[in-house]
Amino acid sequence: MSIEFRGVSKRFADGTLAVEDFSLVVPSRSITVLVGSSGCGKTTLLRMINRMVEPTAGSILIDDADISEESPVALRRRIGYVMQNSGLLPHRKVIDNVATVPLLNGVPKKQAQSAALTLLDTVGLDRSLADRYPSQLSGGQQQRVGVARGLAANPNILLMDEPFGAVDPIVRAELQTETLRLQRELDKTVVFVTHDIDEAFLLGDQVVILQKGGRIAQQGSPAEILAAPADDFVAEFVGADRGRRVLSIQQVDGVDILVDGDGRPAGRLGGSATGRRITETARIDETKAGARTASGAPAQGERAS
Ligand SMILES: Nc1ncnc2c1ncn2[C@@H]1O[C@H](COP(=O)(O)OP(=O)(O)OP(=O)(O)O)[C@@H](O)[C@H]1O
Repeated sequence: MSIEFRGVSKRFADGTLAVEDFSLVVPSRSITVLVGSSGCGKTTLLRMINRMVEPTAGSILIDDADISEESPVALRRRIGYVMQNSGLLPHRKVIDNVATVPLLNGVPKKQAQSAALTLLDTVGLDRSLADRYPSQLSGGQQQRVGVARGLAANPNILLMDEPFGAVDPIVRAELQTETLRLQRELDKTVVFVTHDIDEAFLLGDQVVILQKGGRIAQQGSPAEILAAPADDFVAEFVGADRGRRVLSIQQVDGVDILVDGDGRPAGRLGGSATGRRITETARIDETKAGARTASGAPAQGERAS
């Protein structure tokens, strides 16, 4: 399912203009990442997709249908939402947290619980955790439950708001890889919010770099942005000017991942749900210090093992 923002603005009651005249097409069955620093309007944009926040101007369409004509409750039940700190209900067991939305949708309890167990498998959690309460899980496990809950109604669209912001870097890397695997397996349209450009490049088929007011500084594939940052702001944001983009390729779970000189994920090659395969040729520059920096994805011949 594709999502389209058409000239969307949001002014909150206190006068704050969080988003101004924002237009974007989120292609079906791929991951679009909204990335930008704090307060630039990412969460507001995400929440307008499921009508948790109502735009003050413009429209949002899902598969060409204006969402303002659909009831917010019905919309929210068919769009998965995963938030930071998992948003789990503390007094409900894991299995009941996962089954919440299907139960609200009228699925019989036994069926919803059996589906919830299958979802624990899907997100890589042992079924023995089903009867625990959220506080009895690690942060990473809680986030996985949050993802399982977001997927429970089998939505075509999954909104993820800084879902891995609160976990340590190692668990975070695991969860990022799992997200890529899930996207390949389940073929959802994912809109992912983060302030971390490395996470954005790793996960995004389309990356949208935002400035205050939801202004788009640049949008494109990770390779396109790395190859040609639109301006100094983008260049600084992606680190291109700091010479830290020494790119090489590592294989993770069958996916070619671009990693930078510090070993951090910097993007993804091929294997996306849209079948996109990045073939742009990298321009490998020699910096004054002698370090190699790439301003784009390495060419085929540059592939490291
Ligand atoms: N309910 C609200 N009332 C008034 N202003 C709000 C409200 N919610 C958000 N804002 C303001 O709108 C702007 C955008 O907020 P938003 O939460 O969308 O940013 P963000 O990019 O997601 O930030 P962060 O990364 O810190 O979560 C900010 O200036 C914020 O203070």
